[in-house]
Amino acid sequence: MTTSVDQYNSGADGKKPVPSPEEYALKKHVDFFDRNNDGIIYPWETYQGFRAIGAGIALSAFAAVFINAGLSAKTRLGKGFSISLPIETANIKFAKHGSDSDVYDSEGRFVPSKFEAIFVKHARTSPDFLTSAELQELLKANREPKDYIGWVAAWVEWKVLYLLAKDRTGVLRKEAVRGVYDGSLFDRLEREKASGKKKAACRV
Ligand code: HEM
Ligand SMILES: [Ca+2]
Repeated sequence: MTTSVDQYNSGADGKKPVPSPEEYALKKHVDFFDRNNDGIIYPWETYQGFRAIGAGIALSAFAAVFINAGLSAKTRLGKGFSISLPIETANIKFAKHGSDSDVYDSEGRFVPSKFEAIFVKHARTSPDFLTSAELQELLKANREPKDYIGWVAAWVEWKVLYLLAKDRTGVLRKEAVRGVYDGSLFDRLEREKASGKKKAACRV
């Protein structure tokens, strides 16, 4: 009898593959922005996703251009540049950059020990959150020499996260950071914004 990996990785009906929570963490991170669930994120979807979680018009427009222009070709595997800047979510692992926290491995899976390491190393005020200054230290510590693109990408990711997800006391809570890695934070922020709980997360 032959057994395939697919057999072990099947759902109750024996057909649908069931990804483990860790397996496609990076895909989940970006799926929120695929507003019509067709596997492709166009700039207008990045814009709408940012608006939905409380970002202002300027930041959302900047993100739509910066993210889609930066990542589109990397996810199109040999198809090259397209003027409509589509990001193919199935290939999002190819959009990884350097100078990050390594919490996503090369396959886009969530690595719990690297996540914990962020807080062991940098959460000095309290193990439950990062202050703005501690975040700055994390960014500096993650920098690989001369990886300027990675420095900018990581800076934007973490600063935008801080801007949108800091709590009332101005700190970035561990659970918020955990939620960014599987995208659940984005769903929460969208719900909060829709219910009027969170008014202006950011005016930019
Ligand atoms: C408000 C929206 C977003 C925030 C706050 C955010 C924040 C982050 C953070 C904090 C990381 C982890 C970096 C690290 O581990 O050091 C990350 C990783 C990543 N994000 Fe986002 N992100 C957002 C939207 C997006 C969008 C729209 C895309 C693409 C469609 C995207 C693509 C990625 C990729 C590819 C990585 C992996 C980087 C790597 O491991 O090298 N993100 N993001
Ligand atoms: Ca889409």
